[in-house]
Amino acid sequence: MKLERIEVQQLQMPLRFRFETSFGSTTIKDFLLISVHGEGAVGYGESVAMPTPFYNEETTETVWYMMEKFLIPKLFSQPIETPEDVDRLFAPIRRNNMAKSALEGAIWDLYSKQKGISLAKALGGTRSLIDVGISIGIEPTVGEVLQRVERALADGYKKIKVKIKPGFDVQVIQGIRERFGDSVPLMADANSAYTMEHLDIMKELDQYGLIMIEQPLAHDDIIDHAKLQAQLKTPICLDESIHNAEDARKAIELGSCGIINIKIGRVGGLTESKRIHDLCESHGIPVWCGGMVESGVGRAHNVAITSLPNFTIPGDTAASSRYWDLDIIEPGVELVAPGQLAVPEQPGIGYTLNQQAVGKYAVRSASYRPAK
Ligand SMILES: O=C(O)CCC(=O)C1=CC=C[C@@H](O)[C@@H]1C(=O)O
Ligand SMILES: [Mg+2]
Repeated sequence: MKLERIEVQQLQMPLRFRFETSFGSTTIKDFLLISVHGEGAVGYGESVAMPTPFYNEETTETVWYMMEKFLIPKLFSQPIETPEDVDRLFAPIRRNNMAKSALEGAIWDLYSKQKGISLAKALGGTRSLIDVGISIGIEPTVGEVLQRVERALADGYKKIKVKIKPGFDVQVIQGIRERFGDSVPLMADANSAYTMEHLDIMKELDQYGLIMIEQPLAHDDIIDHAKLQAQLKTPICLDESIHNAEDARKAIELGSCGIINIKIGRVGGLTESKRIHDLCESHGIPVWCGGMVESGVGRAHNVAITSLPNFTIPGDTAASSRYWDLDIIEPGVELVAPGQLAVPEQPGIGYTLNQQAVGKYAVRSASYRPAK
């Protein structure tokens, strides 16, 4: 694969709603879009790092810095035949997974375009339709969460995830169960807002038939999660604690979780996502694709990875139109049936970049070329 030019653009896209979690809230999606040009094709990737280091340690700025100083020079330093070469090339650099993933994802897209196959196919995907769920943030009142749940159920979303935090937890779940019944596929995501001191709350949540409780304890923990899991019938799902397949192996061995949320950016790219997927499959641990409020580019990558066979639980990849008045891809990622997305068959991510929309949201850009 000949890489001729890499473009990094910082985009700021207004969200259609305020998204609040236990660690903060946002109305503007501030992120980096990567375009890798080679042999007449362009591959696209998205950095899912946020402007602030509260979900993980990376930010829009650290991602840019790591790309410019280390990752892009490495990409230009030696020939690349496949996206797996990129994974090997980046391996000596510690962490900075979202920065690595944005570039690696763009190369996967470029690679599959050059081969004339869909990204899903290049990754080994087997599904042409995927079931998806929706992630509902913390709202000022339980009543407002219930309104959002009602709309999501009307759209047919196959899993309802609600964000919880101490003081806004059992009453939300109880409210949803009372209003919509026990058969709604429901889960809660705590984004590390609890400790073992909150065991009584976890035990209360355990009574509501949740599909899972996501990342209740510390972002860097798998020990207490194992202790907690032993006391709950509801499976624990790990998100923040898993950065690679080795973390997943240790968590599975310890019994820290029954389910793993794979976020491509958090684990450093599609190659590592596949590794975690395969490892979990061999241990009978189901996985699902988490969301990071992606623009259409990241969303398209999520759709492609979700087509792999062990993504048996609907992920957080809701439709573009839920988030954006105008997405940066055409067409947007939209439901083709209640709660279902189609996996594109066209080469690469299978969506075209809307350059006008990119121009509208871009606030900064830079171009990098290999030294002659
Ligand atoms: O709609 C989406 O893209 C999912 C959003 C979502 O749940 C999350 C986005 C970003 C950080 C976290 O709050 C979170 C999650 O932890 O899964
Ligand atoms: Mg989460």
